[in-house]
Amino acid sequence: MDLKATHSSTILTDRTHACNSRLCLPPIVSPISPTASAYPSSTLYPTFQRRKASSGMLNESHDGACLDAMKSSSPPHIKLNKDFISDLAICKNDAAYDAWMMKCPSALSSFKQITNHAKYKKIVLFLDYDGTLSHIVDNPEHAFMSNAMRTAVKNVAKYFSTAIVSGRSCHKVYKFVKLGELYYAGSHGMDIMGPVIKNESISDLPGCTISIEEQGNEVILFQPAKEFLLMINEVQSFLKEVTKDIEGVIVESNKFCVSVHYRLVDEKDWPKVVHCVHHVLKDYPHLQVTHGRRVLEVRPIIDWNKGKAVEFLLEYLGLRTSDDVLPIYVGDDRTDEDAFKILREGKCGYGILVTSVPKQTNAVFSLRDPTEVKKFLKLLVKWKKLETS
Ligand SMILES: O=P(O)(O)OC[C@H]1O[C@H](O[C@H]2O[C@H](CO)[C@@H](O)[C@H](O)[C@H]2O)[C@H](O)[C@@H](O)[C@@H]1O
Repeated sequence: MDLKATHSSTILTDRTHACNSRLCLPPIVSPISPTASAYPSSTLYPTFQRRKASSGMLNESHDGACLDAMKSSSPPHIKLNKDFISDLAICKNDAAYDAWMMKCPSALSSFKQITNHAKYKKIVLFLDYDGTLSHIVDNPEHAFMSNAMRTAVKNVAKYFSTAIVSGRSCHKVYKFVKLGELYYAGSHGMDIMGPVIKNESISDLPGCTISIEEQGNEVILFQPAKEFLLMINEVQSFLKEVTKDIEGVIVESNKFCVSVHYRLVDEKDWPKVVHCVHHVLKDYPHLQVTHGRRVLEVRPIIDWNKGKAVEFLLEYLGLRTSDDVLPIYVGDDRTDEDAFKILREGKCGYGILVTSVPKQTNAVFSLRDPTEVKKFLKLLVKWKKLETS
């Protein structure tokens, strides 16, 4: 990876506020390895997550609950066939979206409000990848980002500290984004890497190390689920094996998580997918399943998620306790809700949900699709240029 502390380093080194609060790391469910106890528990994050059913209890009712979640998160596709869709259906959808937008207005039409609030503040941008910077496609390997989007992200990172926060592994998402000046929080925040802030001591951040990446540049590395790596690799092999006869299943490795995609699986076979995943996981009480967009994500049960990754990066940048910082998080997925929630509850920033259908969310604003995300990023640059000219 070519993670250089280039453009953004001027901003990143501009630390006006010291970190007052110490960063708290995720307590592990139980000591499964000698290194687990290296992570201190904290009063800020006192609880760890537990799998809903206890170990060995992943039975049929569990399969059913999981299936219901899959169905409810996968509204039937509206085929773009003029003969098929009635104008009435379109109007109905638009009306529902318009009504929802009253609660979660467009970040484009509310741009003035956002920038009024951002005046004299440092914006820190957190961008999800799939469905936010790239359109959702059938094959996860083909979720390329357009050059225009890459330019928009590159430009915005010249003015604001910018991080990509993704369910994909850090390495994989970097291969799509290809911008060395950004921070990357892969594996749902469990695989953090980015430019080293010069003069910055990382000794206040337990578990954070400096490493040399492929191109020979120094990077910070924070991997709170490191001790799960072997387990995750093992589970991935089992998942591949047990699902190999289900047409359409893609098992994708994301370093500290495994994604089991069912986008291309016939709906009648979804119960088989669920059953296979639960069958494998019954022997792994330290792993859990979460739901994404037509994907089941297998990940360690630790108190760490995209929201925690946002807090970690703000702390690393020396901005966590600042009053003059405005974090903005743009994402489309259920896993992004953890970050939206942190910002909403802390009243310290804005979550922007990317969606073209009404959804329950902790985000404050919305954008319809990656095209609107690009517009928003361009507007931010334009505004910042005017503000500083
Ligand atoms: O946090 P994200 O960056 O949004 O990553 C979440 C998952 O995204 C990818 O899957 C999703 O996008 C695919 C490509 O468009 C699509 O085929 C799939 O159905 C979606 O779920 C990625 O492949 C997963 O590994 C990520 O966890």
